[in-house]
Amino acid sequence: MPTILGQNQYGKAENRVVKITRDGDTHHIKDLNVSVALSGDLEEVHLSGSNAHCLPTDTTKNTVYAFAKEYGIESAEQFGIHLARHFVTSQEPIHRARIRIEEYAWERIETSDANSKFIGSDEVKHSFVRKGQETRVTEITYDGEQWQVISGLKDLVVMNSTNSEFWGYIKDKYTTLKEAYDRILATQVSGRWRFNWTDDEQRMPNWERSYEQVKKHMLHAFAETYSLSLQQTLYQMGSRIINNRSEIDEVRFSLPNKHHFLVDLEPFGLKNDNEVYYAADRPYGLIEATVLRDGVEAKIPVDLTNL
Ligand SMILES: O=c1[nH]c(=O)c2[nH]c(=O)[nH]c2[nH]1
Repeated sequence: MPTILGQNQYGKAENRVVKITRDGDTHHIKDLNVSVALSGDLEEVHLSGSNAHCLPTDTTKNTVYAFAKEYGIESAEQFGIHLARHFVTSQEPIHRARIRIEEYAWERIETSDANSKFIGSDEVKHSFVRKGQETRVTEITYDGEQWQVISGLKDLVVMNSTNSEFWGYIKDKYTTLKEAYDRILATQVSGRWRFNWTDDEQRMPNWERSYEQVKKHMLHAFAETYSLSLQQTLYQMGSRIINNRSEIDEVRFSLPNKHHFLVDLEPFGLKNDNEVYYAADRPYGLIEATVLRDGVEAKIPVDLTNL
C-alpha cells in the first residue's frame, strides 16, 4: 500500500533553563521549561533518510541555552519570539517554529522578621521559594490514652543562588565531580515534625500557628545558612525548628538535591559566568536525616513515604 507523510514536526522538548541575573548582591531568577518544535521541508529526512535539511534537536537545545546568555530572558514571550524567529530565518528548510514555554515562578524568602539574625543584610537577596503552595500533611495516632501527632509538608521548593559550596569530599577512581565553591543549592522539601503533646487537652498546641512558625524557621534557616553541603543545611533547618518551637521534639527531612549544572557555552564563543544553568530532574542526590531534641527518642518513620 502506498503511503504518504502527513504533518510532522521535531525538536528538543523540555529544555530546563535557569538564568540567574546578578544585580550586585540581588539575584533574579528566570526558570523555564522550553520545548522547540520545527517543521518545514523535511520530507526527505523521513522518506530517504537524507539529513541535509535536518537541524539536529541537539542544536535546538544548545540554541536555547546560548540565547539565554546572549539575549537574556526578559520574559518567556520575548524569549520564545527570539527563538522562533531565529530557527525560521536562519535555516532555509525550516518554515515554522513552535516554541512552548512553561515558566516556574519564584518569590524571595522574606527574613525581615524580629527573630531573624540577618535583618537588613543582603542574605535574602539570593534565597527563593517557588510559588505555588506546598502540601501540608498530618498523622494522628491515638491508643485510648496517648496521642501522637506528626505534622509536616511536602513539595516546598526552595533555592539559594549563591552561598553554597561542596568540596573536600572523598575522591576514588570513579569520582569525576568537580569541587564547587559557588553553586546553586535547590531542594524540594519534604519534612515531618513530631509534637511532644500526648494527652492534656488543656495544653494542646495551637496547630495553625505552629505550622506557620515551623515553616518560617525552616525557610529562614535555609536562606541564612552558608552551606557546605545539603546535609549541613538540613541539620540547620531541623535544629532551628527544635530550638525555637518547644512543642516539637523531632524533625525529619527528605531533601532531594535538585542539581543545577552550569551549561558549557564555550563552544559557542560565550562565557558562562554562573548565569545559565541546566536544571536536571534525575538522577538526584537524596539527603535524609532526623534532628532530635537531646534526650528524646526518634519516632518518625525513616521512610517518609510511609507516613
Ligand atoms: O550537598 C551535597 N551533598 C552530597 O553528599 C553530595 N554529593 C554530590 O555529588 N553532590 C553533593 N552535594
